[in-house]
Amino acid sequence: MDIVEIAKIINSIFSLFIIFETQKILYISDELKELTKYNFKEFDDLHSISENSYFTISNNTYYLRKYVIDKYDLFIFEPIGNFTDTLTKSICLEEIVENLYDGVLLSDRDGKVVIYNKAMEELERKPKNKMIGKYIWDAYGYSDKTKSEHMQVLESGKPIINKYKAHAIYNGKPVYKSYSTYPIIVNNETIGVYSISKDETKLQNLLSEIVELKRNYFSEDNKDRDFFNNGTRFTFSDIIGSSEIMKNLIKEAEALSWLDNSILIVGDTGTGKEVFAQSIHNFGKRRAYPFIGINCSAIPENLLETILFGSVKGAYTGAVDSSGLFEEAGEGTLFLDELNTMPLNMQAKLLRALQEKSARRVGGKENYPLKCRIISAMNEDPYELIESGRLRQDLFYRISGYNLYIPPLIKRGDDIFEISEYYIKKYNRTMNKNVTGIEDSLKTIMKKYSWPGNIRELEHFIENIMVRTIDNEKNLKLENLPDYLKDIIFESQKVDNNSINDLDSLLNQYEKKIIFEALEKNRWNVTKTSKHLNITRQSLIYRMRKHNIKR
Ligand SMILES: Nc1ncnc2c1ncn2[C@@H]1O[C@H](COP(=O)(O)OP(=O)(O)OP(=O)(O)O)[C@@H](O)[C@H]1O
Repeated sequence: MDIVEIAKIINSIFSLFIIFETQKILYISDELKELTKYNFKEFDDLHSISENSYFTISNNTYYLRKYVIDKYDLFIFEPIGNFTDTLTKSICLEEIVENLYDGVLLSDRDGKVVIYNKAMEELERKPKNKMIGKYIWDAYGYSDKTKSEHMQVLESGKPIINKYKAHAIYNGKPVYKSYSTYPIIVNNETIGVYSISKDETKLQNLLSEIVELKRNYFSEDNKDRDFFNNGTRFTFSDIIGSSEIMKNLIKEAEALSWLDNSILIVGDTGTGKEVFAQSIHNFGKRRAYPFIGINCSAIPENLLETILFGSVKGAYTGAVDSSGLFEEAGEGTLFLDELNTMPLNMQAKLLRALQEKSARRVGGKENYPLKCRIISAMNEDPYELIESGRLRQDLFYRISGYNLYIPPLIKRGDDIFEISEYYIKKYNRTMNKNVTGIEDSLKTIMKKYSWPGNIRELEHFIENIMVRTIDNEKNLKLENLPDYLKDIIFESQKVDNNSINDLDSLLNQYEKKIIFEALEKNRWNVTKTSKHLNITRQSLIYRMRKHNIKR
């Protein structure tokens, strides 16, 4: 077969190709001739190309494959779409990177941030303009640039794969991410470093919930275990705080421990609602039975019913015979955390079970009796929830035999430093440090900050400064606060002065004053005062607790 015959065969598969014989054009496909408008000078550079690469003909770039067959050089041109010039392509790539679900951060060989995409902004709660162009160690508040993983990868040329950390706080709760950091190596030189981060917060919350549930699952024969083996970690003696408000609250909770009524604990996120629920369980007569806690907000809506009530094999695709948490709790306590997030139809099912004191597994035919005590918790005002239609009033009455209101950290005076001391000791042990106190300027800031995430946020705060505190430093210092925490704290203190927050606190003061005056007028008779104010008795008691109003 001569080369023309071969060319014809090639032509049945590829339309753009050229064959050289020792640098002389031997054959050009008709389409390639058309494309170059018979200007074969365009191919002069082809001889110098030794392997596959890109090649531009009449302003369009093609992917060029080179094959050497005996004395012939065959070049096949593959069109690669119409975004062929590098500029258009890089614009497209930037657009793609910007819209990825994963966070992308690219720094150049000097350690300056070049790309910080939208997903990254959302994940780290930092605006792009505070990152781009900054040195990465400054952007993340490292005093020493070698602490930045990007710099470590730049230095070593080796990727750091699958790291995991909690790195910010949003609404008082930590945000978790997993990330990997890779070098970009061109001609044996690292010219940049990029990392890809995934938001793992939802998954982490779900996992913690599963771990917690697993921990709480018990076999039948452990009724006489000691109470620390009942799914709890806390007793009243673990609750730190000598403020009057906390001492009274603990006394009140201790008294409730011995009763059988359901309890509703209300308080902001991280105030210690679960700590109280466990302590109540351990102080009362049910302590030999399990304490089962479930966070209603972490469980997907369609799983909640099966998790609470159990399921029977065949009830739905994939259903297995499984007991629900009501059964697992037995004669112990079922703690329903963040009940305010429970969907209304599920609230109706829960109410029915509580009214009938019995429940049925999903797909089951028989009811089983409910013997456990219910302690629920909410981080929103139940009366507002009822008003806005997010909490069924009848369910509220069922679960709130007693109400406990846990005050936010800012209302507990110097408890904040007592609790800080506890966490300093804890992290001294785990980080092998020797911190004994907190410097005054930091204390002032801590006292002024509103702590929306309460104790949980305080722990995260102490941990973050401790990480940055050098080994022989005795005091926690303001300068060791990571930038993102500085931002959050200083921003919030700015906001504290703005009118919206002022309005909130004014309304609160006003409410307190009206209630106090009404109580005085009605000689502190709660029933009469509630009628006078046209609210329910329970609503009045709740508000008296919230504002710490006492005779
Ligand atoms: N008074 C306290 N003394 C010591 N540690 C506390 C105290 N209150 C809370 N904690 C700690 O704070 C963390 C958060 O507490 P907990 O989970 O009980 O809060 P919560 O109000 O139930 O939060 P959420 O509404 O987010 O579920 C716990 O890890 C606990 O160790």
